[in-house]
Amino acid sequence: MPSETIEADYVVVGAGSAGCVLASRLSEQHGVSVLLVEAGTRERIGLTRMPAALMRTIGNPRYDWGYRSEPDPTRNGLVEDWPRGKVPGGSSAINGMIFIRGAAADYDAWESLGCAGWGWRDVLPLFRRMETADAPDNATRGGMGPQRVSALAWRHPVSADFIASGVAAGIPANDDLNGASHEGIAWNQGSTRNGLRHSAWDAFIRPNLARPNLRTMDGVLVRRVTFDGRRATGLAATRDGTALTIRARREVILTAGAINSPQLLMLSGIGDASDLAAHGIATVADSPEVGRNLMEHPGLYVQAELTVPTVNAEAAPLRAAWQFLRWAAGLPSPFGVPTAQVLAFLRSQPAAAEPDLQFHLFPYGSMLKDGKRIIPRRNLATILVNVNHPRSRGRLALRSADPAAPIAIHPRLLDDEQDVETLLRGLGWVRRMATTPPFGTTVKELIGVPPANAGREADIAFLRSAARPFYHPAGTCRMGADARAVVAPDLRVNGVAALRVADISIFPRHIAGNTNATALMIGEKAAELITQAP
Ligand SMILES: Cc1cc2nc3c(=O)[nH]c(=O)nc-3n(C[C@H](O)[C@H](O)[C@H](O)COP(=O)(O)OP(=O)(O)OC[C@H]3O[C@@H](n4cnc5c(N)ncnc54)[C@H](O)[C@@H]3O)c2cc1C
Repeated sequence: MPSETIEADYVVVGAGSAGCVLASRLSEQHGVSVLLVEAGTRERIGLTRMPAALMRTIGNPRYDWGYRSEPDPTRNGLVEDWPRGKVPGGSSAINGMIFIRGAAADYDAWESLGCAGWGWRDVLPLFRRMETADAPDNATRGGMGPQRVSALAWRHPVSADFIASGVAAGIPANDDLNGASHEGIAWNQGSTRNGLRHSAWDAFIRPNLARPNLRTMDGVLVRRVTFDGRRATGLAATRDGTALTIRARREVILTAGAINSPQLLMLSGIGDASDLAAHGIATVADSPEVGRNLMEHPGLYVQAELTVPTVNAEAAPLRAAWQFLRWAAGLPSPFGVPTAQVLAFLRSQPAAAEPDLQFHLFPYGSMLKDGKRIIPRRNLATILVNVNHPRSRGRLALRSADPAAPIAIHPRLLDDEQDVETLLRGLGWVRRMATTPPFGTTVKELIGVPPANAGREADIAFLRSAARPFYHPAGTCRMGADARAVVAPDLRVNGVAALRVADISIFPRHIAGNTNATALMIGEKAAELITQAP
């Protein structure tokens, strides 16, 4: 195999949400060189820019790693897809574009778990620095950052009804869930710009491609980190049949995401020593929690059939063509907005210490037909409800020492009875929303949901067959100050030198919200930690 050697001061692995921010911020410094390597390829980016095109990119092997979970014994042995972006921009290039930071209390909880420097007062400036929001630049929102955060340019009446029903059912109205308070119900905001997806690549890398000290390489599969003793020296990788030796003069930073960063650590000899030995991998550092603590948001996607038109009506060929032309002309259109129109963070019962449930409303419903996702000609809306702070933990396990072989994902999504109880209350809230006017008066049927009087056992049986992950795997390289943590609060990998992990695998506890904004924040924080290191 031909080979090539490349060298840079900082080598960042994975051009996803966190990696794009990190590489961009590091290369703002003069006198340092930054190499950002990515497995996905650049010519794929085009389609990702149309928001509605996620119907064609999620699950498509040209854009998605296409992981499939192991059977989950906590959900009747269910097996499902776990999409992850494999394209410049990473998962931010195929995600639903919902932009939400999580609650202040989430980061204060990280701090109280030993992660000094990650409390809300520490991370709020980073959230402000990253964004230019359609909101006044003030103590909570930013007006100067690369990431555009847009208000919805196109709103459906069903979504307005859902907000009104939430307020009538007792959820506080909130003008800005990324503002002073994160509790309540509100219009969603999106990582979009003028009707186009604004991925982390679009926001942080594309405008800086001409920087002489920033090199980006796509189509590169990183196989492992290389070491001199316990000091990371670079990477072994392949690109188009060429073996690449990549040398990092200062540091290697893994930003390959919650599935791939722990896999890369294991392939590099950092993990549970006996698991590594079983695959013939020499241990560099025995770190048993690598791949453990897999956290996901367990939730329900409930489709409601309505008596009024939903976005599904816009999918009829002539309407769709009309809406496409509107989008192409830069006008408000369903083609140019995020998946969810409404978000809510609520307490499932008044005694809850913090909002423990999240609602999304999609003013449309889709289904799989012959393996393809379609928008059927029915008036469907989708109500999503999920547990914010799951107690259940899954794990990742190496199947093979081959970097191209996917790691085994064991979700155990409903392992903890408290998560089942919280989700049961979530189901109760779905039924409440579906009977509270004005949204409730339009609901003909909640498809597949047991009737309200079905009883607890029937509801639990429903949850165990219907609960799904919400595309937010995290925690597999847990950050903490304790000896078992995979990374320390400065993101350095314990047991080795010159290696950090900086993506959502570091979560010590899940957050109340979708995870893209937090991944971007982690990229900002990593840059701060690296550039300010003594
Ligand atoms: C279908 C879907 C919908 C979602 N919807 C939303 C939403 O609406 N709002 C929201 O806030 N969050 C959403 N999320 C979650 C959010 O997008 C992710 O949590 C976030 O993007 C993760 O960022 P990251 O930096 O940790 O990893 P990623 O963005 O996944 O980046 C990892 C990158 O590393 C690359 N990589 C991995 N392994 C290698 C290797 N060996 N060699 C080279 N490169 C490698 C990958 O190709 C990828 O580009 C969604 C996620 C998905 C998958």
